[in-house]
Amino acid sequence: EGSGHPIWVSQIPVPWSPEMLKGKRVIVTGASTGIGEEMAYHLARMGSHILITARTESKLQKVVERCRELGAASAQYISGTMEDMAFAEHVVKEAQTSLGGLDMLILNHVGTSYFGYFDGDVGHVRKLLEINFLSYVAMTVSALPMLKESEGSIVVVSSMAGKVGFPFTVPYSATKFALDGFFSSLRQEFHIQNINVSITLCILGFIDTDRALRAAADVLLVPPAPRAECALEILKGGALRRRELYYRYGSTRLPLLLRDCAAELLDRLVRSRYRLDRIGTGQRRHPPAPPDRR
Ligand SMILES: NC(=O)C1=CN([C@@H]2O[C@H](COP(=O)(O)OP(=O)(O)OC[C@H]3O[C@@H](n4cnc5c(N)ncnc54)[C@H](OP(=O)(O)O)[C@@H]3O)[C@@H](O)[C@H]2O)C=CC1
Ligand SMILES: C[C@H](CCC(=O)O)[C@H]1CC[C@H]2[C@@H]3C(=O)C[C@@H]4C[C@H](O)CC[C@]4(C)[C@H]3CC[C@]12C
Repeated sequence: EGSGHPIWVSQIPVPWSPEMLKGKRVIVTGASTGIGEEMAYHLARMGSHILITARTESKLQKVVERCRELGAASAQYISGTMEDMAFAEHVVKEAQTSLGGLDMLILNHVGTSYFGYFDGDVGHVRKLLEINFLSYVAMTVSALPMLKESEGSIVVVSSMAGKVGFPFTVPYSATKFALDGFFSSLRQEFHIQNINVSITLCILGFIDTDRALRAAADVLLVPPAPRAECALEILKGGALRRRELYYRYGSTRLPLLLRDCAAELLDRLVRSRYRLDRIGTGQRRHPPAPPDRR
């Protein structure tokens, strides 16, 4: 499932082309920064209609302006929090109202968490499940009629930490594992019911977004991969209707091959990626934590 490989549709290989996303109506969540922001810029260069969302209006405004400069067919934003399921549904309805439908739903946002030993805060796990998981479910349910109509795609941005137990991201990992369970199961039902909506689960390693670097750069022994390239690979994976996308393939897919035959070896390999002496008991928030983390 590496990038640039052709896929086969009815025995005909389909290679990637940016034209695939030209004129398509796409929602990108969590697009005020990081990988989501980069996906918005790629989509703009490809000539898509883009609807982006996150909480910070001032950043969304700037991203939308840049998307227009880069050639987006149209670009707009809605600001709000994915803690609120009504907001999640509202974003999807906006696609119906202003774009007349939807071709691709890219679920990418993640709420603030911490990088450190699990602190036992059950309320935080619940809140993160709402933001990172339930809002993805709510948006999918709302978008499904439009996606069935367009025979479109759902792209779910997940992590190695949603496939394997990584330390120091316990609440976050729980939300990412939940995404795999929900969307892999839903994909099966789509097949059984002949629903032609693709679901691409994206398994990412360490990426050089501000958030990730701030949280973990000094603790991890692996170099981060570039976010713009990562964003493009996610879009390719979605456009090619891949089942799963691994970025970067060598450091994400290959370790997972050990999971079923040598789980303890994989666990040890994972732990060896961390400078454990730098963790301590203090907690590092991914972005600077807002005062209301609980
Ligand atoms: N970077 C990495 O190393 C890795 C990242 N990933 C995944 O990639 C995706 C993007 O990560 P990355 O780009 O690093 O993250 P960023 O922190 O850069 O972006 C997160 C986005 O989510 C938005 N967001 C945060 N909280 C909320 C909320 N309550 N409601 C709505 N939007 C919210 C943020 O904007 P705002 O604050 O304005 O709301 C921002 O736009 C995530 O799904 C992450 O799990 C996976 C593996 C590794
Ligand atoms: C180091 C891991 C990859 C191993 C490898 O490439 O060999 C990373 C896999 C998952 C990453 C974490 C993640 O998904 C959640 C966080 C995302 C945040 O934005 C901050 C950093 C993360 C803790 C991130 C850290 C690297 C990984 C564990």
